[in-house]
Amino acid sequence: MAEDITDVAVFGAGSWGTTFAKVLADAAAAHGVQRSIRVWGRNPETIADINRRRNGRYLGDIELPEGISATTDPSVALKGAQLVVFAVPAQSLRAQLEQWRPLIPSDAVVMSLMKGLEVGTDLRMTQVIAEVAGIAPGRIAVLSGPNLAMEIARREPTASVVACADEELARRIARVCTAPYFRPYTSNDVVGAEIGGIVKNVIALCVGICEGKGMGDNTKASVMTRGLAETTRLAVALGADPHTLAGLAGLGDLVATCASRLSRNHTAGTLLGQGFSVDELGNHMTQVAEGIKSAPAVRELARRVGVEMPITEAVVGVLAGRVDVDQLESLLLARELKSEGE
Ligand SMILES: NC(=O)C1=CN([C@@H]2O[C@H](COP(=O)(O)OP(=O)(O)OC[C@H]3O[C@@H](n4cnc5c(N)ncnc54)[C@H](O)[C@@H]3O)[C@@H](O)[C@H]2O)C=CC1
Ligand SMILES: O=C(CO)COP(=O)(O)O
Repeated sequence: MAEDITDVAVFGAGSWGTTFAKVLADAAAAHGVQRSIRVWGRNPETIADINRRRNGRYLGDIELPEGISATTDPSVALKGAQLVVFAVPAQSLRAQLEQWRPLIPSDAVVMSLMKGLEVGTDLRMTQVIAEVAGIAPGRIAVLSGPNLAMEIARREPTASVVACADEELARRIARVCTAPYFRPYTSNDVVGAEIGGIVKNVIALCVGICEGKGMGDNTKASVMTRGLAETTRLAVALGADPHTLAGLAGLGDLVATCASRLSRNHTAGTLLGQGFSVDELGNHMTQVAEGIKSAPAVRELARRVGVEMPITEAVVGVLAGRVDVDQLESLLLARELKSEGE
């Protein structure tokens, strides 16, 4: 089927927004179609750099393909856009979107690349988009999976999931971002795809803490597996299909994030495990680690729907300074014995 989306706006000129713009441009070149991809960012230096086909701050010396332009003006990015992609830090989306809302073409479809839960409302990013921009859920998709930006920017093979309540729209978007190294599957399970991406950041913080404390692979595998169990419990309680959590947007992303030194959440956890405080993290890393802000919101959401999430509870305790990283082990192991399936 011929591609019908030829005009795309990408909001967020950080590592993932820029890399996804590159995926879209590489996909267009591979399919032999013309596509205009306009990246919006707030930092004029980064925007000028992208217009010189680099994003040195986030992607080092990787060259960007033709077909991508960048602007600090949201009206320029949005004019004529058929697909609008959001890749800004989760906690900044609402305020930004309130400004962008009147400029979004009424027939555009939108997609979130973000993996965070809004503090204060416990809303997923697609819910924030629906609420603030007044867009129907059938026009809002989410992309999630084991998608470390730097590896994708280097064109290393990756799979992902485009989820939308209207799976035909998910298929349309998946065609647009299918590049020789990027294979998106489709799903109609938006809740499962988003919860998988949000909670794996919290679990990666815990795995990082274990690593920072010098613990080995048994410990990390145990945290990952039980982390997936609590992620699945929450997702199912919110209406997700458990199979989604066993797939790319659940297990796949959890493995990538918990194993990779490229992950900011894993890195933040490792620093905490080494004894640095939350306030000190900013001295060591500048990029967003969504799990730090989202963890308390995940805990609130879980409590509200009556789901037990002991790893998330423990991570929230560490982040709030109530639990010392040295107490984490006994906290998690001293829980009442129960069946693995519970
Ligand atoms: N980097 C990755 O490998 C992946 C990231 N994601 C998700 O994508 C989202 C964006 O992450 P990254 O691009 O990695 O972050 P980043 O830290 O690389 O870049 C964030 C961008 O947002 C801008 N920004 C910061 N505060 C802002 C604000 N208040 N308003 C508007 N823009 C602001 C920054 O200037 C920067 O351009 C996050 O939700 C993250 O979880 C998802 C998959 C992969
Ligand atoms: O979501 C990601 C990989 O899929 C990126 O993880 P970090 O945000 O921890 O770097």
